[in-house]
This record gives sequence, C-alpha cells and structure tokens, in this order.
Amino acid sequence: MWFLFKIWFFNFTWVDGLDVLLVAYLIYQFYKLLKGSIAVRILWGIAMLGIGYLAVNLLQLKLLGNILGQFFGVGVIAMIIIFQQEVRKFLLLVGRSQVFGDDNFWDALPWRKNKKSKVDINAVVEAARALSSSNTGALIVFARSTDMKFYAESGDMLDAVLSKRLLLSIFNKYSPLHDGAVIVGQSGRVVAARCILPVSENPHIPATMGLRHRSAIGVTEVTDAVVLVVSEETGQVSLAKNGEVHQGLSYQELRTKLTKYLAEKTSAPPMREVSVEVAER
Ligand SMILES: Nc1ncnc2c1ncn2[C@@H]1O[C@H](COP(=O)(O)OP(=O)(O)OP(=O)(O)O)[C@@H](O)[C@H]1O
Repeated sequence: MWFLFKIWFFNFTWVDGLDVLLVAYLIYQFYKLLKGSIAVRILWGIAMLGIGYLAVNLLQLKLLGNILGQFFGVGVIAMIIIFQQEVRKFLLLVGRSQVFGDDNFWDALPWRKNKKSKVDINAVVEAARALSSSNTGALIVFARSTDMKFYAESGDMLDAVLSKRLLLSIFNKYSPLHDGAVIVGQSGRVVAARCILPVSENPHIPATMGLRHRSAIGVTEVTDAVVLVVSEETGQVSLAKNGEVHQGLSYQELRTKLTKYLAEKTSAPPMREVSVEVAER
C-alpha cells in the first residue's frame, strides 16, 4: 500500500518521500540560519579543506594527508564545536515552535484575525519621547509568541505594570537597573530589567551600531520579539524585528509600527542579512 513508484531496483515508498521532505526541510532551515552569518565563511573554509584533502590523497602526500585526516576523522564532533552558536540558534528555533503547545499554532491559522496587544503603547511612546529628548539609552524587548523566560532570568525579575514613569525610572542613568534590556511580556507587564540579550554576529551590521543595537538585532534573530532602542548617543528611536532594524523613527511612526507589529500574527524569524532602514527627516 505504501509503494509509490519503482526506480530501477529501488522501491520508492511514501515513507521515503516523507523522509526526503523532512531532510530537505531541515537543510533549508539550517541554510536560512547560516545565510548572511560568519558561519557561511567557515563552511567555505571547511569545503576548501575537504577539496584539499581529496587532492592530497590523489597526490599521495602522506604526511599532509594524515594531518588533514585527523581533522576530518572527528567530523561530527568538530562540526558541533565549530558551529556551536548556530546549532544553539537552530535548537532555540525548534524549541520555540512547540506546534500545538499553546495558542500560537491556532493563531497562525489563515482565518484567525490579528490579536490586539495588551501592551500600553501610549506609555511606551511617551517614555521613548522623554528618553530620546534627554539622550537616555534604552532597550525594551516586547515578547510575542516566544517565551522570553530564558532572557528574563538573566536579569532582575519585576512583574510590574508598564508605565511611562516606570520606564523612565529604570533607564535613568543613576538607576541600578538601567543597564541591559527591559522585557515586556505578552501580558503587557514588565517582566524583568537588566537582562542580557544575545549579540548579533551578522557581519553586515554597520560599524556605527554598538552593542545596544547589536543585541536588539541579535534577540530578534532567534525569537519573534520586537525591540525598541533609544540611542544614548543620538537620541534616535529604532525598532528591530526579524533581524531587521528601522532607525530614526518619528513618534507617530513608532506608534503605528509598534501597534502593527505587536498585533501581527508571528512567523519564524528569517535569519537573513540585516537590513537597516533610516527614516528620512
Ligand atoms: N548583550 C547585551 N544585552 C543587553 N544590553 C546590552 C548588551 N550589550 C550592551 N547592552 C547595553 O548597551 C549599552 C552599551 O551600548 P553601546 O554604546 O555599546 O551601544 P550603541 O548601540 O552604540 O548604543 P548608543 O547609541 O545608545 O550608544 C550597555 O551599557 C548596556 O546597557
């Protein structure tokens, strides 16, 4: 019953078809993860070494062949060590799409409408305006479907009502909580402050962007969170999502984009090259 078609002596069944599809899907996900990252260059390096190894074997250069053979002999383990970051990102992605585990699967169905976010956007926009005018740096992560518990636990747990005054107090330069990121949960409450985010290793991020912006981009590469950044240097307001950052937003743009992004049905972050969009003034 499972028999699909026959190629020469090979019986191709539905199960084989499913197997091929699953492997293709996994390779595609891994490719999306690596695309635009430094890991692609490492992969090229390994491919070059592999070609060199073949050539060395053909030319029967024993000493060099032995040295390269040692490297390829530990194959899978070496790969896991070299691509530790990428394997981690991949597992985080797999872990976050717990298909039927929560509302997210049902929310992703095409006929389901966008949900209104519980975040007090007014408070956020007003806080951004005040922080920007006083050149106070800020980093605020808005969780969407991904549970940000892992990152929240790197900081101080708060579980507080989101308000303009609270955000201004946290990011005040003299506050013990001002360093790192604030995480706002799906409930609209401030979950934690002083959180450490993963820093993006994307080589295409402009050198002008420091760690605050890099970590905003970094966390949106591995989760579907939306991140608001206020630059301490320029007062510029930016929003990062899916590894992309929109810089120099007006308050109206910030309100519109934040409202839209937080209501949107989420999809897996594409892991593509960073795109920096600076709004024209
Ligand atoms: N991994 C991280 N996770 C969370 N916050 C971080 C991380 N790295 C840096 N920061 C925050 O960013 C601040 C340093 O920002 P830095 O000046 O390097 O960034 P920037 O992108 O140039 O921003 P700005 O325009 O505000 O200067 C730190 O004081 C800290 O609060």
